[in-house]
Parts: sequence; C-alpha cells; structure tokens
Amino acid sequence: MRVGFGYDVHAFVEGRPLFLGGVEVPYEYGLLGHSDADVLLHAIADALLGAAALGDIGRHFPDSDPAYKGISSLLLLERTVELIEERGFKVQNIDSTLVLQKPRLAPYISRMVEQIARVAGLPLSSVNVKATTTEKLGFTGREEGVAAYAVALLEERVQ
Ligand SMILES: Nc1ccn([C@@H]2O[C@H](COP(=O)(O)O)[C@@H](O)[C@H]2O)c(=O)n1
Ligand SMILES: C[C@@]1(CO)OP(=O)(O)OP(=O)(O)OC[C@H]1O
Repeated sequence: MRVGFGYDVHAFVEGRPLFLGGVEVPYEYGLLGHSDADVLLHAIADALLGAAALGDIGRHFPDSDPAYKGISSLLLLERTVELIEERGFKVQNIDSTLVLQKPRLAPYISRMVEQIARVAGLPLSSVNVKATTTEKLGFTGREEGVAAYAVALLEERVQ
C-alpha cells in the first residue's frame, strides 16, 4: 500500500464559472487558473501522483502548455489515474477536504463524489469529500479563494 497527500489553492475572481470536484457550483465568483481551476481535483491528482512518487500535476500538465488552457480537470484526473495504472498501481480510496467560507457546498457534495468515483474507477464508498469553513479566519475566511487537501491510498498490483 502507498499513501499520497495533495494540497492546492486557487483565488476567486469575477467572470469565471466555479468548478469544484467536477461539478459547476452556482456562485458569483469562479477560480482563477490555466485550467478550469478545479482546486479539489488538483489536490486529488497530486495525492495520487504523490503516492506513486510521480511528482505533481504541474510536472505532467504544465501551465505553460496551451493544450491545458481551460481544460476540464476531470480530464486531468482521468489522465492521472491512467498514469498511476500504467505504473502498476490501483487506487484504493480517496479522502478530501475543501476549505472555503462560501458558497455552502453540502447540496453538491454527493455529485462531486460521483464524478470523482467515476473517473477514478472506484465505488462511491471509496471516495469522500468534506467541506469546512475557517470561521472567517485567513484568506479562505476573507473569501479570497479556496484551498483543498486530499489523501489517497494505492494498492501495488502483483505483476
Ligand atoms: N463552504 C462550506 C463549508 C462548510 N459546509 C458544511 O458545514 C459544516 C460546518 O462547517 P464548519 O466550518 O463550521 O465546520 C461542515 O461540516 C460542512 O458539512 C458546507 O456545506 N460548505
Ligand atoms: C492544472 C494546471 C494545468 O496546466 O493549471 P492551473 O489550472 O493553473 O492549476 P495549478 O494547480 O495552479 O497548476 C497545475 C497545472 O497543471
């Protein structure tokens, strides 16, 4: 078994849709990024790459490459899972936490879990997404952006 950890932050800006966990969440701001800036999927991809000792998403999908401009992070996560599987690993489970003051995410969490499970080839029972505020403290509390943390467990396939 191999464990990996991922962390990411993106800033809120006007004029972009808000994508979190592969779900478009209605809100007055979106997140700034080269891709769709789905901070949760980026943290999960980094956790998977970390567990396989494959670096991070910036190494595999550089933000200097126009191919990734505006790309759905579901596609980046799908490609990350392929990289993991090509190296002989199988994803066992994923846990994650979104940190943001607003908007309230409870109504969208189950759809995020469905999207992540679908792309990672996991049952719904092996994916967890949580949300927390920081009680108005720090950059997330000031509603300047969103942070996400993720851990993933990989099983090494017997060759
Ligand atoms: N953006 C958010 C933040 C939190 N939640 C839900 O509210 C619960 C309480 O949050 P605290 O920050 O006070 O711990 C949390 O456990 C989430 O279920 C949310 O939906 N959206
Ligand atoms: C996702 C990628 C894709 O170019 O770009 P961004 O959306 O800017 O996201 P970030 O987490 O800053 O960097 C990782 C990049 O791989």
